[in-house]
Amino acid sequence: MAELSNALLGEILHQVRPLTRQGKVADYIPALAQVSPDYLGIAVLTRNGELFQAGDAQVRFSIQSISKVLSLTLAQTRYQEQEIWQRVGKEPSGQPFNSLVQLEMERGKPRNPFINAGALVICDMLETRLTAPRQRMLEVVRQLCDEPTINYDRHVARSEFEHSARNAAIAWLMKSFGNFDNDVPGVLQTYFHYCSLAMSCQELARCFSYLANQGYPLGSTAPVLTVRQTRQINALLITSGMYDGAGEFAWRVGMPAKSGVGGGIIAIIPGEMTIAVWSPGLDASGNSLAGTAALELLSERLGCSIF
Ligand SMILES: NC(=O)CC[C@H](N)C(=O)O
Repeated sequence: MAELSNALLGEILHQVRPLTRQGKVADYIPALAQVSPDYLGIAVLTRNGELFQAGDAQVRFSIQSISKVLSLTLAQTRYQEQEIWQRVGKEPSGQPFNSLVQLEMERGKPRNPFINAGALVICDMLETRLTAPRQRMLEVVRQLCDEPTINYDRHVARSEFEHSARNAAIAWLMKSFGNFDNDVPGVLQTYFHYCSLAMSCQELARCFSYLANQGYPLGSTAPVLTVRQTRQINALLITSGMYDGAGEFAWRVGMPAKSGVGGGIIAIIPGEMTIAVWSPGLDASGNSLAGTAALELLSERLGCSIF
């Protein structure tokens, strides 16, 4: 087995670099379409606080759906378990992240909190219980990363709102089934702001350390989640974090993980480390193509698949 080091991460990036041009950069909004497919970065934070990195690990990018883990975390701190899971399911969808098909057949209850429909319900719940959900999220993320400069990319958020037909359709469909309480455009704005959070691999690896440490952010004595809630999130990440690519990802990489169409992936090895990778080119499921390959190599070299 290899030892974790900056050199090992550099070697892995070197191996996957030819794949960066095989993926397709998200182009549903101009702000993302303009990002160069040549970015490639990785950061690993161990439970002892050691940070390893290679490539563009310090360049900020749009975290997109990785934010769905943060909104669920925030909801878990404000709602009882059954209040959440009566409105959103725990099953993989096997469908693209922005699909409407199942939602109609399943009477407006999204399959899980990591597809768009599920995240929109979670944002609706946050809108109900938080006075300033956008400000609150910023505070949480800044604190988790110990980095006060993290912010929303207003350009991305605005662009998302201008191209919001599909997410609006999802939200209105849920409203028609009685599974959406607040004003649709307002909740969409919150959801798009969360998607627009700009963070680097290094910041993401730190941000999600609580998922590798039983709810405790690295170096903190105050847990953000209970052990039980942390286990639940990691279980959902394995089954649903990579959308309709979740099975293939578990097979190849074997870690709870969440992707975003900005090309980022955050992966957790409970009790050991968090890993963040970034390469903007996506595969057919909307997951980073070279990023997945890098995680697969790392998993093999360290022998750290959880299976
Ligand atoms: N998979 C993703 O990252 C999707 C997020 C994107 N902003 C959307 O709402 O469709």
